[in-house]
Amino acid sequence: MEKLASPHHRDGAVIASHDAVIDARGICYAYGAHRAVNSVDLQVQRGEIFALLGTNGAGKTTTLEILQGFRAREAGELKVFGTDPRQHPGTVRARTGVVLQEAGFFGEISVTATVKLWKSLSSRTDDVDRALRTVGLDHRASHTVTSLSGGERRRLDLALAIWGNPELIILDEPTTGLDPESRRTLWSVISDLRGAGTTVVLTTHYLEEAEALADRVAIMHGGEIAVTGTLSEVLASRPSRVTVELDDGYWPPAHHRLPDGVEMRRETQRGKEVLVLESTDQQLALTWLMNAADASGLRLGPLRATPASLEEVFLDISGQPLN
Ligand SMILES: Nc1ncnc2c1ncn2[C@@H]1O[C@H](COP(=O)(O)OP(=O)(O)OP(=O)(O)O)[C@@H](O)[C@H]1O
Repeated sequence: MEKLASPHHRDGAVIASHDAVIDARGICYAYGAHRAVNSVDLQVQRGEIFALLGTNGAGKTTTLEILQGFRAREAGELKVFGTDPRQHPGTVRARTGVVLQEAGFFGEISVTATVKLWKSLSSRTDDVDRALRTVGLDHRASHTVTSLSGGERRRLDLALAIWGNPELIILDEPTTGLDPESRRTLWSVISDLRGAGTTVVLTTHYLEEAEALADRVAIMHGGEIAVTGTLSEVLASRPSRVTVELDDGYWPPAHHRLPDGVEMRRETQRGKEVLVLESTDQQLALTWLMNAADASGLRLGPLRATPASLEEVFLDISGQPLN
């Protein structure tokens, strides 16, 4: 069997493989003078969950609209299932299910009637009961849409998006505004989709959503993709931290010169003085620390090595917290 090329470089840059469902290069879009999407590259591989993270106005929705062919890009190359969605919109839409930020339902008809209405409009075929079961809404089938909770309405959105088992599902903020329990229910539906081989692209304001679901993430800021890769690749793009408790507050003496690329500071954490080393090269920081302690005849106290959190990466890029 042919072995597929890995979609990733070690530095997180993506090599497009022949299994890319979405391959966007240098996508640009402006609303008048406002450049909302600036030279965006995005490759999404078949069967993965890809999360696009960003603060309000980062350009996520505009990017999704371009990917679906709803909005004409001003520059760049785009292939979805190997075709340009602007030139062959029908081909792409037949294979794609979409959940928009705000779905417009008729409130006074039942859940089943809503899905049946969708059935009559869709080019794909499916079974109403299956669609409702998949999203865990079968027990609400006879209820009106207005009687559903926010989480149940999002599940109804999802039931329409998964209608006919599309290969690609695009979800614009599928869980915004939901309580933690409803969010978790939707996460489990979304991860089941991946289990069935569906490719999922979603936008989110919730870091924990990206952490819980995504195989790969991209952080968007000011219309650009600031960083992309697997979660560990993205976290490795920022310094990790080694923290060690110190009995001797004067250690290390000045002659233990720090290597380039390692930063050191002292902090008081829970009443204890600690030394904090930060570096993208954790091994370099640890080796220096061990050697310096050995040379001083010092036994180090409790030590902790932690990668940057997604929140820190995000803050570093955007200068503001995500939510
Ligand atoms: N129809 C429009 N006309 C003018 N400007 C727009 C329009 N739609 C979006 N914008 C602007 O373009 C930028 C990107 O918007 P977009 O909706 O793509 O961001 P987003 O990351 O999806 O934000 P959010 O998380 O709030 O949905 C924002 O500055 C927004 O104000």
